[in-house]
Amino acid sequence: MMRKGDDRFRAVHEDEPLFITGRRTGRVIAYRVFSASVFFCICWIWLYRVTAPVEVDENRTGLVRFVWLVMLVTEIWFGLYWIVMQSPRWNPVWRFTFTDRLSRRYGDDLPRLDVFVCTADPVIEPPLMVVNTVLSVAALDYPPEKLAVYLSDDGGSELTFYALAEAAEFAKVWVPYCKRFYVEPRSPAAYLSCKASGFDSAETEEVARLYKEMAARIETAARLGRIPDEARLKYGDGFSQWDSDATRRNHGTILQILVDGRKGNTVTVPTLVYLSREKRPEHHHHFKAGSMNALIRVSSKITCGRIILNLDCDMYSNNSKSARDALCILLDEKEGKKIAFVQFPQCFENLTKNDLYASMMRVGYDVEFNGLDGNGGPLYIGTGCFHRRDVICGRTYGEVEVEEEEEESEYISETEMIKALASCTYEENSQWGKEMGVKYGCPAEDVITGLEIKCRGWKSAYLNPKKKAFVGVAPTNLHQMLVQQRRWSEGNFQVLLSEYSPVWYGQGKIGLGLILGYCCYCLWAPSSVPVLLYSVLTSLCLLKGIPLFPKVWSSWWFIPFGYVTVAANAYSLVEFLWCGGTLRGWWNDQRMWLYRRTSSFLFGLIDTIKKKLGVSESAFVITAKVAEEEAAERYEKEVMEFGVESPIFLLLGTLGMLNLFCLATAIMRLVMTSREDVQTMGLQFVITGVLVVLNWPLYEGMLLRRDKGKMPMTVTVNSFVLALSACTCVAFL
Ligand SMILES: O=c1ccn([C@@H]2O[C@H](COP(=O)(O)OP(=O)(O)O[C@H]3O[C@H](CO)[C@@H](O)[C@H](O)[C@H]3O)[C@@H](O)[C@H]2O)c(=O)[nH]1
Ligand SMILES: [Mn+2]
Repeated sequence: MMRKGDDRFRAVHEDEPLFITGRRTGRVIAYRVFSASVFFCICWIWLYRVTAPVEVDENRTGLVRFVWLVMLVTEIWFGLYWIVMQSPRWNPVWRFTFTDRLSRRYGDDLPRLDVFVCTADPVIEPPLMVVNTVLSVAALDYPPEKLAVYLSDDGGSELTFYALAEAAEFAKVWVPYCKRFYVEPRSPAAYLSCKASGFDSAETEEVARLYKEMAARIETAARLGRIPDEARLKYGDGFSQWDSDATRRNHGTILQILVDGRKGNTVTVPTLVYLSREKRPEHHHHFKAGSMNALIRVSSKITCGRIILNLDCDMYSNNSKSARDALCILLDEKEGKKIAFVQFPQCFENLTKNDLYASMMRVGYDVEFNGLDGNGGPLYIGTGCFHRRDVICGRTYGEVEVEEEEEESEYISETEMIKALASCTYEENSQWGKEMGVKYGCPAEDVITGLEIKCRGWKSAYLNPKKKAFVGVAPTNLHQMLVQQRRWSEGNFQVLLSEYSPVWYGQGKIGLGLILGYCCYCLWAPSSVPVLLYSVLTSLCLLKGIPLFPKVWSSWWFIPFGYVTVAANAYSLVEFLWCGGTLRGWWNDQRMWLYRRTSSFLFGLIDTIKKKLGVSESAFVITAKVAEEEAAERYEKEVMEFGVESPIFLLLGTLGMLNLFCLATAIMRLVMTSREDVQTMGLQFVITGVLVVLNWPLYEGMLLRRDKGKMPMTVTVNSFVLALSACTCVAFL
């Protein structure tokens, strides 16, 4: 085994980098030319809005002038936002790692790695799924004595603890089995489900049997809501930490080291720790950020890994080499020194072929994140991210790293002492949540934390290997998806308004490219307003017969509108297909683009304003990771799921109906009266028409479907009434 201290060996490979950074110059230049042409036309459109009203003024009332002004403002917004969106396309980079060099240089002498898995609710995050995640990382291709897996349970659930205890037993078989047979992926559920047709060896059969038994025990316990008595006896010192009156919002710290892999290198299973930090109703727990900080402190007294990997409970490791990939970057002697964290994309295993809800964010992860990387590094997105412990705890770039202490006695502290670190009062009058650890007070705690790290001089790196590093569960129904997006848009907008705002605080600390890169996401919430105005105004003016755009074909002014519409959409389609998407997938993506902007982002904006005014507190609505059977079937068939009564749906439904009424009226007028309309109203027909076609699944859900996933009757009726009254008002205005 090669040791770091083996100088003879190091000399040979010293200057071989552990990773390289690639660029695609040709493509980038072509893109820049293209984007300059679009920009030219955008300016042309602005010019039209400013100058054209003068020549066509005669029969315009004050109201039309006002509409025209709104169109000008929204088009200026779209243009500026488009410019912001260019930053992640201007300078993309790709990272390639050399894990073989890493192994040659360091052998098994790798830094300690602590993996933090967060869970919060045993019902919507089933314990069996959580332990599969834990097992998949426990079996990472990493020396077990250097690896530790911590499960933070914000649900404070005995079931989750029981599942983890069972998993700790099973790990003794699973981890050696994975390493011996080079199993991939190392989540037992995922691995065994692709082996379902037949097992290739007696060992596999045995492991499969043990897994099935364990899974059955955990699922039975979850179903009955009861822990078997023998387990209570066996893991007595764990269960005894639950007081009889403990609830998920009111309980003491529960800490149990289920496997202690710290002692020497004879271990086969890494350290496994269960932590449920103290929660009391009178103390704010700061959601995931709070649990991350508790984990940072608790782990510092147990294994104190120099590197921390953060995972959501559904994101299992799909590639056992990912930790080594990340280390190629973090341990690289030259370029790696500047890098604070390595982010992998958030990938999903439960997507349908055409990705109905656009959960994959294909273009985001295959284009934009590479672009951000070229400008200083991707955002920290809360999962699949390798951090340096001291950096997340506040080290500024340039300060010397305190050497890892290998002293055994340092780690072995009293459990009771460690538990105090996870108490509610520990953080009082401290810098935790501010200068130290993950930041509090923002629903996008991850984004703001990553940003602040960068403002301390660090860069980050993005790794997106072919073989997905971590895969999780995407929301399988529209409402959950829109609620998740609402939290994200709210969180990202709050980042912009926070004291760490990329625009104000980031000024001079991070480059302009990265500031703009952050703005792409931070401006989600406010971008809802112009999209909403634009779509509603074009439709309503179509209804009233007020032209808002130049005549099709017969005017010079039409050129920029035509070009921007065609070029922007064609490019977005091509980009989507490049990233491996399908045509329908792109179409679904466009629909979700619209829905997110006209509902989630608007609510995100309202939530932010309310919070700023002090009217409400932000919440963290946890995304469910399981669906009931019928709904799951519909999801498989890519049938859009409505089903719940919600203001989000009321808004979408009203807008959808409004577009439909406007288009129908305009077509009727066209058929009955002059043909001239086609030219003057051409673009409005196109825009409203596209909105109607995009909305097709919505109309189906409101009017045609009978299954449980259709739009609830009350929402349909209310949307209908609202849209009809709006149209009538406007028609008689
Ligand atoms: O009070 C809480 C709430 C949530 N979680 C955990 O946080 C993770 C993310 O929650 P989820 O409901 O799955 O949210 P997503 O929208 O999928 O999460 C993304 O967005 C969040 C910020 O909005 C980040 O925290 C996540 O890491 C990121 O994956 C899950 O493992 C939860 O168990 C907690 O530990 N405590
Ligand atoms: Mn999630």
